[in-house]
Formats: sequence, structure tokens, C-alpha cells
Amino acid sequence: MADARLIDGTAVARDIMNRTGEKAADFEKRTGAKPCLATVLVGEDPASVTYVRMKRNRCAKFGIESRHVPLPDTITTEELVGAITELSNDPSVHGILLQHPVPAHIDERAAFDAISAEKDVDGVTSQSFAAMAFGFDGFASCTPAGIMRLLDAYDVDPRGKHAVVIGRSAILGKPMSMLLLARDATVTVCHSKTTDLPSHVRNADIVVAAVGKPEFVRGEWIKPGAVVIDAGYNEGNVGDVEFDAAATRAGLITPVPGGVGPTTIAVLLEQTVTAAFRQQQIPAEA
Ligand SMILES: Nc1nc2c(c(=O)[nH]1)N[C@@H](CN(C=O)c1ccc(C(=O)N[C@@H](CCC(=O)O)C(=O)O)cc1)CN2
Repeated sequence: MADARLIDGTAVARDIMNRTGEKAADFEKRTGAKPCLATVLVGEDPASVTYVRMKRNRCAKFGIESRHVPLPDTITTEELVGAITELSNDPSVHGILLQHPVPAHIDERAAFDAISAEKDVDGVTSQSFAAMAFGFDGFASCTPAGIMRLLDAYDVDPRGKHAVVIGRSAILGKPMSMLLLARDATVTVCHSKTTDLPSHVRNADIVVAAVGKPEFVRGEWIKPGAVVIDAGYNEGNVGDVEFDAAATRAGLITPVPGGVGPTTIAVLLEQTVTAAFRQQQIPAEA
């Protein structure tokens, strides 16, 4: 089997961002204000600080205001819910991002669910998850939605394919399985208690690795010609897939960096601008 074709997430994200930048400029022309994303960061975890900085830099580049809300890691769940509720009630804020993970003593679900549905541009609330599962209108979780954009950009139609999602987190594995199911894939969700993971992966036409363990998915497990999506962000920009070995068997594969990451941020900004138009009740032009 020849080496896999690389999925260029940076190029897909650039297209999304260019269109989003035009829409943000249009919003500003019509309303006199930029679309605004509030970024809430609890504590100073270095990776989270970097991701929030990346998101804010991208906002600045494409005409979106970002309002940063740094909070100490001693904050209580009640105080965090209070701060997010304030942002939910502030008409000058169109989208809210709470950077994950929050410190262990905080009830992250309660904090996510304090984000009002119309400002949940990161797609993390229970309401957004239900909308995703039932196919109602709502904002999708950014990483899974970005992965669907990658599949579409490379003409990968999930219909009838066997997709194996490795990981069942609330912001990645679970919503990913919902989006693939909505596009008629047959979905298997694997996790830490799955017995014989390699046999599941060996049967997969599409593999989405979202485990958070460097090079956990071995290249030899990959079915020849499969589409391999690596959604892992591990220290040192290493993904969850053993890339070199997987690339000798896969048909298409995402690199780390330059695969899933850039589309995660592009979808976040796109949804922020969509939220701004909806809150002002202005129909956004295509
Ligand atoms: N509230 C959320 N928290 C987290 C999310 C999320 O979608 N919402 N996802 C991850 C981390 N993440 C965004 O927050 C993220 C990580 C990495 C990238 C990215 O573009 N990485 C680049 C490489 C970066 C570099 O050069 O250092 C790449 O892959 O090309 C984007 C977003 C956890 N938390």
C-alpha cells in the first residue's frame, strides 16, 4: 500500500476563516460593532494558556473582538457559574468559550451549562449536545464539527462506512459519534474498558482517535485504505496515532500539527459570527 494522502487541516481552516472574516466585516458594517467572543480561562495550565492565546490571535486577525476573562484556580463552581451567567446575560458578548479542562474541584458540567444556548459557540452545553444528537438547530462541538469539515473537504462520505471513535469524552468522542451517526455511518465507540481494541480498529473504514495518549493507536491496526483522523493534542505536538506506521497503510490521514487543530479554532470563530448575526436577528448572507 502506498503512503496515505495527507489531509491539510490548515488549508481547510484557512477557507473557513476567510469566509468568516468577510462575514465579521459585514456584521461590523451593519451594526457598528464587531462580533465578540468571551474566553474564560480558569487557572494557568500552560497548554490551555497557549490554546486560548491562539484563539484570541485568530479572532484579532479576522475582525472578531475577544474579551478575556482569566479566573484564579481557587474559584468555586458557584463563582464560575456566576461569572459565566453574567456573560450569558451581557448583550455585547455573542459567544462564550470556557477552556477545558477546569481544575478538578470544579463541576465542569455545571459551568458549561451556565452558557446560554445561543452563545454556546463551542458546542459544549447539554442543550447543544441534545440538538446534535436529535438533529435540531444548535451549535456543534468544535473539534467534531471541524473533523466533519475535513471529511467533506476530502470527499469522504461517512454513509454506510464503519467508523470507530476511540474515546468517549463529552467534548470529543461522544459528539463525534453523534455527528457520524447523523451522516449514516455505522459507529463503534471504543474506550478504556473496550476489550480487543485492535480488532475494532482493524475493521474501521474511518478511525477517529481521541484518547489523549501519545501514539496509542498503532499503525499495524489500520485497515489498508482507511481514513485516519488524529484528534490527539499531546505534549510536544504528538498525536494519538503512530503516524509514520499508520501512513503506510491509510488512504487519508491527518497530521499533528496541521490536521484537526486548525479546524477546531476555525469552527469556533465561524460559530461566533453566526451567533452574532442570530442575536441581532440579521440574516447572514451566504
Ligand atoms: N472548551 C474547549 N476546550 C478544549 C478544546 C475545545 O475545542 N474546546 N479542544 C482542546 C484544545 N484546543 C482548543 O481548545 C486546541 C488544541 C490545539 C489546536 C491546534 O490548532 N494545534 C495546532 C498546533 C499548535 C502549535 O503549533 O503549538 C495544530 O494541531 O496544528 C487547536 C485547539 C482541549 N480543550
